Amino acid sequence: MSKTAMGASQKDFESAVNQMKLLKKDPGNEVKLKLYAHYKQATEGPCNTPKPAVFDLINKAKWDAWNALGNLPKETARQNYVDLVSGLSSSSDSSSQVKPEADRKQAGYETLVMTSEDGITKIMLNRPTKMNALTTQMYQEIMLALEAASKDDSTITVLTGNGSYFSSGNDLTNFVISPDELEERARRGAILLRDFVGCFIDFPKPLVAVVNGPAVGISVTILRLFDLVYASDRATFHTPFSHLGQTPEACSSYTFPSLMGPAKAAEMLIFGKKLTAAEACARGLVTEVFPDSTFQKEVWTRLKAYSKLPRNALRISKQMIRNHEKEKLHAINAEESRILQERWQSDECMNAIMNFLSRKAKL
Ligand SMILES: CCCC/C=C/CC(=O)SCCNC(=O)CCNC(=O)[C@H](O)C(C)(C)COP(=O)(O)OP(=O)(O)OC[C@H]1O[C@@H](n2cnc3c(N)ncnc32)[C@H](O)[C@@H]1OP(=O)(O)O
Repeated sequence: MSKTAMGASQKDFESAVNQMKLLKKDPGNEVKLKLYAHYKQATEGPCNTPKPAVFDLINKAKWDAWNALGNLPKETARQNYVDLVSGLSSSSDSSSQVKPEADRKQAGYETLVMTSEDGITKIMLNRPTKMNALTTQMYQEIMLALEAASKDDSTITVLTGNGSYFSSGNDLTNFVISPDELEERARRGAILLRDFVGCFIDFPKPLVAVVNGPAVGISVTILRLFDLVYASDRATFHTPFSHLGQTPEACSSYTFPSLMGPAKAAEMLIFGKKLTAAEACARGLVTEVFPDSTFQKEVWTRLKAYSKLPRNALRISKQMIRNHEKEKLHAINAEESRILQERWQSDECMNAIMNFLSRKAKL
């Protein structure tokens, strides 16, 4: 849809509204909120309704998005809406042709960049403007990427982040849902979490985390399931579960106490103490810390040398180290996921998410 000097016409706008109804792929909560806000602004002007109650999560998120547009002129909102829909339609057109499964696994990642060279498969989290917060789609794509990496001919698999963060953990907008959806979404979330963590427990090759910046939540707890964790000295390690009304995941309720002792684990997992990279290294969670200025160069030089070692020997040694605990880890993972399913439906958790979304709380 082309722009005119006057912006989108009413006809362009109406046609975009109709196009939205035909969209086959769910564009995700973030985009839906933006569309809603611009639609309301284009049709009614600045937000003019009372702020919904704090527990009315979905209407509160919609209201916030509309209210955030302030006095944006109706014409600009109309144009923005048309542009947003046009972007969505073209991306869904190109993905509507069914591609062979193998192709999709190689090239079809929307939230990751996956590359393979010098015997190393690199999976890079790629939502730098959102600090690589993990959406449902991202968990699913990481599982697909791990599955592909486990079968390719690389020796080592690396997970890292694009931009300033390794990852800010679970994307809290995953929780922007209406109260009547809560139970079902919590159930599905628990299955997703169990399957996601299960992929790391079972991953058959050496797995390396290149922690390029701060890590929060599940992007910290999952690290104990990696074989090497290299961190920039800019990285921090933060597990603010209690602040969020939540509980530990990724087997950390077992792996952290066994790694650093129950007292140090409690400081992180119960009280949410944020560690520096040096502290995380002293507690055994990180293998080695590098100065940020030389981090990428030093780490990749090291990994390229390791990737030339005999592939099968590396894989078998990894499995020998990990196999003792596998069954136990799967049982712990299932139990942690079950407990979180309950937590996600609690008022404590709801309030914490609302506080973040309304920008009252930041870690
Ligand atoms: C189904 C499996 C479930 C597994 C469960 C796992 C549990 C966890 O992982 S708990 C950890 C959850 N994470 C958080 O609580 C972090 C929340 N984020 C923050 O506190 C801050 O954003 C930050 C300290 C990470 C960074 O602060 P900074 O001031 O540098 O940047 P911001 O302006 O806040 O962020 C930029 C941009 O990114 C969005 N964003 C960042 N993190 C998240 C997140 N976890 N969920 C959703 N969105 C996030 C932030 O809203 C900003 O977006 P806008 O530019 O659109 O405002």
